[in-house]
Amino acid sequence: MKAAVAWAGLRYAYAQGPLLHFDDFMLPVGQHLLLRGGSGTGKSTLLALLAGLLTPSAGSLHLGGAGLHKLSPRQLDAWRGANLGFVPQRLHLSAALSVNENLSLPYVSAGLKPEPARAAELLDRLGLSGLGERQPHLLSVGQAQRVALARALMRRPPFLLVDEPTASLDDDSAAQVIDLLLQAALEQSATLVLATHDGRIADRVLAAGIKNWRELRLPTLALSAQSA
Ligand SMILES: Nc1ncnc2c1ncn2[C@@H]1O[C@H](COP(=O)(O)OP(=O)(O)OP(=O)(O)O)[C@@H](O)[C@H]1O
Repeated sequence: MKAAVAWAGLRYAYAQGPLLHFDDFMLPVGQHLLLRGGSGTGKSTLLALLAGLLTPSAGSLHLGGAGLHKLSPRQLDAWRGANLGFVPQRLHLSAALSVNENLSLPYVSAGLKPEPARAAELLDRLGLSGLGERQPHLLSVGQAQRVALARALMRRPPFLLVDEPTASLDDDSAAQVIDLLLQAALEQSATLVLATHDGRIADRVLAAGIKNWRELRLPTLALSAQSA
């Protein structure tokens, strides 16, 4: 079976923190992953490894055909730009740029021509029409979260990694965000990896009748894993 995402022997040691072990895992092409687990179990760390933002201390990590553990920083940058939409838990919108300028960044940083029509479409679908000229500091937390999601979707990446996408959202906005993620994944044939402890996400995913989801629950850290 072809893997969309797979890791083996994967470990990450924080310099001043725990050594995290991740049990071997394989997500077949065509499936999505709901990454669950209590606070501190390593969901954000695993997403950062999958995004190539952290380098594994040991083990292998594949997304599609790419072995991320083998890529140089420059190769990783190029791979990320072409393949990944990543929405981290702490958002990184550029404060000096408007919403529209933030949405054109994935193109500009890759030397491509921006697609304002795509930006307008995504803002509309996320209930943010009319906010394109705003600076991020004039947005609510929930609005900024949706802008970060729109930015991740701009270039229709084949992999979408999203960390707690609904943490600051009310029920209606959370439903809107989850539905957009599901639609985008379907339209783009993208693999979705969602890390969350928000039960609303699992409920919505199930309510949407999506069968091709795998759930991975990270175990609470064992005491032996606490030393680096
Ligand atoms: N920069 C860091 N330095 C040292 N330890 C860290 C660092 N970041 C995270 N940790 C530790 O690594 C473990 C996993 O953290 P991580 O943020 O991946 O968990 P999480 O499951 O995403 O938690 P949450 O749901 O609260 O966001 C925790 O024990 C945390 O304290």
